[in-house]
Order: sequence, then C-alpha cells, then structure tokens
Amino acid sequence: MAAASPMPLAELHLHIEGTLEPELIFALAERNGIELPYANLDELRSRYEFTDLQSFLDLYYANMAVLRTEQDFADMTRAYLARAAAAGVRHAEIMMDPQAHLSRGVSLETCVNGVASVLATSEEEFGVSTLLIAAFLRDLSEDSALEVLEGLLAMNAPIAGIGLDSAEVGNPPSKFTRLFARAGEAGLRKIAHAGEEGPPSYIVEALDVLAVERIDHGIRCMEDPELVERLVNDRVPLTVCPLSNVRLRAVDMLAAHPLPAMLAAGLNVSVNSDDPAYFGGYVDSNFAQLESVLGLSEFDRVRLAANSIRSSFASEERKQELLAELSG
Ligand SMILES: Nc1ncnc2[nH]cnc12
Ligand SMILES: [Zn+2]
Repeated sequence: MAAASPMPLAELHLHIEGTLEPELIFALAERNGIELPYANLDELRSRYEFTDLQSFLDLYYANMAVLRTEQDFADMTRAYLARAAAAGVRHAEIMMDPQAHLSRGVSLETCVNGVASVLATSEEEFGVSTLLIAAFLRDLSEDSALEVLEGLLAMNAPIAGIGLDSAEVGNPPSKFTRLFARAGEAGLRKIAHAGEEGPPSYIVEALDVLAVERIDHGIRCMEDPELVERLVNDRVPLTVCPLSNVRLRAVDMLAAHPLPAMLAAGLNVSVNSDDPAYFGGYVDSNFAQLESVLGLSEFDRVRLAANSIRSSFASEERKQELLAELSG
C-alpha cells in the first residue's frame, strides 16, 4: 500500500541558511577547499546543543563559511525544496540573511541569484510555490540594513518582502523604523521575529511601529492577555516553531509548549521549522512530535495547515487551490 500523502500546508518561517545539513556543509567545504574546524560529521553534530538563541546563532553564522558560489546557494535551496515537498509543504516563504554573506565577502548577486534561480522553477520542479524574503540582522545597525535594502532594490532582486531576525533581546523593532518605512514605500511585504526571547512589548512595537503583517514566533504574547485579545481580534498570523523553541530553550520541553493554549485562545498560529537542519526536524517532524507529545488532534492539524495557507502571501488563486486540496 502506498504511504498516505502528507497534509498540504504552507511553510512561512524558514531560514534557508538554517537548512544547511551537516553532510552538505562537509560537501561544500570540500568543493570550495575550506578547512572546517571539525574532524568529521559526528564532531560537527556534537556542537548542536544550544543553551539559547545566541549559542545557536554563533554556529549558524560560522557554518555559512562554506557558502561561496551561486551553485552552493542553489544546491542548498534545492535540497530544502526536495525535503519540504516530502513533508507536505506546497508553498514556502523563504527568508535569507544577505548581510551574513556580504560580511564574508560574498556578493548580493551571488547569494540572491543562487537561491532565486532555484525558486524561479520550484513549482514545476517540486510542486512548491515560493517567495523570497530578505531578512535583516537586528544586532547590526539600521544604516547597514538600509544600505543592503537599497542594493537589493537597485539590482531588482526578486524579493516579496523583508523580515527581521538574529539576536532579539536589546534590539527592539523600533531600531528599524526607517528600514520598514522604506520597504513599505517599495511595495514590499513586512514581517519580523518578535516575542521569541524578547518581551511581549516587542510584538506590540513590530505591529505599531513597523506595521508588520505577520509575527515570527510571537510565543511570549501569552504573557500579556490584552495583547492576545488584540492578536485574536486582528487575526495576526504568528509563525510558531515548536522544535526550535525547545532546542533554543525558549520553552523547557515540548510538553510545556504554549501552542495548545494559543490554539485554545483563538490565535492565528501556524507550525514551521525555522532552521530544520539545526533543530531536529522539518515541518513534518514538528507535527509528528506535537501529535505524540501534546496529543494534537486531527482537527487542530487541519486548522494549523489552513492558517498557514491563509496567512501566506501567495495569490488568492493559489490559496484557494491549496485550501481545496486540504479539505479534499
Ligand atoms: N530562530 C531564530 N531567531 C532569530 N534569528 C534567527 N536566524 C535564524 N534562526 C533564527
Ligand atoms: Zn526564525
């Protein structure tokens, strides 16, 4: 008997650099003549024990050293799409961190074109429609972000929107007021990480000051009942990443994850993998573990998938197509 096909959904919170699997890190290092500070795969894997967001970011940025050519970015993107398609992902909104490559001497053209060349044919090749989102590193200056955004606009980069990521605490959304205003003028969609490690007030700022349309993570909203009421009333999408939250110790264990309470409160939540090569699984593993540990029901699974499709920036036609598949 053929295996049941996975539930169709949209992945809205995914860092393409976070899909760089250990095997590909070694393959790209060899291809590019880069000496890694790990003798073998096991030694690299032994570093995947994180105590907080920063301890992960240190390894995430260090491992990017192997990404040098357009082909490297294309290979990483192709590997993600193949794996995501197997997990049921039918639409993906993919973040990349251009500043993390520019600082290593890799040009905007190299990193953007390498990813975008694969996304351009993702629907035909993998059955996954895609959009690219340029994310900006909030621990760098706003001027740096503005300069990179102008570079992306000047090269007519095929980006649908901008995001805000990296070390959250101490780098509030309001630090990037001009960046998000400029993105709005340029007709770009706007999202930001907020309330992952940072306080609920960062979620409020991202909405009020940056006018974002979606919040990445947002789990700490649960500490502020008034904010929860607002997010429910406005149907603000929260792209939750359960395995990421456990691995980065934003929550103690999956059994204590706020997702069931968020669903019960009526929040518009979806399930996403964030940096699947680092956090123990793609979106299907996130769902499987939620089911086994939290007893997530079939009803909630379908609701989460429908939320992901409705909260995406896909065309209305594509959304209807995917919603029909989900209900069929
Ligand atoms: N979970 C995360 N939070 C903030 N920045 C990130 N960059 C990649 N993954 C991230
Ligand atoms: Zn993220």
